[in-house]
Amino acid sequence: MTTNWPDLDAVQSWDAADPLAACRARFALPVGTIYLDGNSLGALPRATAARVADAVTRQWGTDLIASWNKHGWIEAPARLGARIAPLIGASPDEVIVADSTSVNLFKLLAAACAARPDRSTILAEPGNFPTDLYVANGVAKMMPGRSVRTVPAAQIAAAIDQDTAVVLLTHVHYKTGAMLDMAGITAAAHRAGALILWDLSHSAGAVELDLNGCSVDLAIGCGYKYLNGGPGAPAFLFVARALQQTLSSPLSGWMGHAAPFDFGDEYAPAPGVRRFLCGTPPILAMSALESGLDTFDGTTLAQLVAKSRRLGDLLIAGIEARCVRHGFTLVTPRDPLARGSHVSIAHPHAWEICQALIARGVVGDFRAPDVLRLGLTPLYTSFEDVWQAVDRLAAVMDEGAWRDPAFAERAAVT
Ligand SMILES: Cc1ncc(COP(=O)(O)O)c(C=O)c1O
Ligand SMILES: Nc1c(O)cccc1C(=O)C[C@H](N)C(=O)O
Repeated sequence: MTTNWPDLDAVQSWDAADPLAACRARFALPVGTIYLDGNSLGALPRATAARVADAVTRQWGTDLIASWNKHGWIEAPARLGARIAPLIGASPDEVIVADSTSVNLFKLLAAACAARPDRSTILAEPGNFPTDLYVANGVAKMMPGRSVRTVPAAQIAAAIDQDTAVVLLTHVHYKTGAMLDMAGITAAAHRAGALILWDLSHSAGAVELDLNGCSVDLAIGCGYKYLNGGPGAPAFLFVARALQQTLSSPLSGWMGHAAPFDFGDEYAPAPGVRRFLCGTPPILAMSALESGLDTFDGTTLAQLVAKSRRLGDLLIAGIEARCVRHGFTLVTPRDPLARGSHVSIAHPHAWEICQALIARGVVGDFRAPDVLRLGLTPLYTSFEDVWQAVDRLAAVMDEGAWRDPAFAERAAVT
């Protein structure tokens, strides 16, 4: 073993001293599974089943329609948004929970393009998570004279010019785990008079974020990854206070109206971020997301960030000490300030290796064509989880276990 790879005793002592260690008990993690996929679907919080059951049985079942007021259903989008705000460096009145990430992207991107009528380009990164590029192209198609231009992330700041309406970027890349310089790129966009929209799907709840400190205009993100809201959880969106009165939602539904219960024929947008609501909030899904947000109670963003970085350091050290000789290359930047909370490694047989690892109780995921991703959720991933995952990955490789033909079969959802 190299000196970079600690003994199991040492990492167990790190867990014992971890200020977030107690948070793990807030999750119903399956016994015998090391779950390293919270960057795709966060684990189930123990309290969620009862929370959703209460929303169904007592609130919906007994209090029926009175629940909109009595149980604060109507306030859920703003209430949950306010709870996400401290995790992303925003004010409570700048964040709202609604719709899906893709739909929120559509709303904010179309609004931002409309606010820069004399500029034609949406500037984006090639290889971004597909929905971002698909939605950007959809918005461009709807708005005459607009187009999407893709430029590699490293060149994006230099590519922003007087024709750039909006810069659309994902803060932590879904495949590589690379984290972009939010402050620097945002400043470059603003110097050229462009707006910026950040996708925080792989950031919120696990990495350092200071939207207002970076003067970010717009952001969106998922509720089902590090926020633990459950499959298909409602997503969030952020609109900087200074822009809230000037942007309009292209999906001008009644929930974004200034006075929805006046039932007037004329649309008048709500004064703040609420104008980006569209229809009736999905209360059962919101109750699960609220339970997911409860798992952050008593923690600080600084604690989450510090642990995420240490988990990543340990995982990278383990891969380099024990697995690299089997042909893996590290895809994710080694610098903790340049990566998010998952670590990706490439191997020509990444699919089979991922399946062999799952068979040994370590759940990561595969991203085509050759990437094995291992997600680190500071609330429930332990240092021992990472140590054991590396140990099992090394065993899968040392024994050639991934060569079993059973592991070659591809699933529909990866
Ligand atoms: C960067 C990014 N944006 C958006 C999404 C998803 O959008 P939606 O929740 O609308 O499917 C994901 C993952 O699914 C993602 O990784
Ligand atoms: N949203 C997902 C789904 O419905 C099925 C499978 C995976 C997902 C994901 O979230 C993928 C994820 N954003 C990724 O980074 O790959």
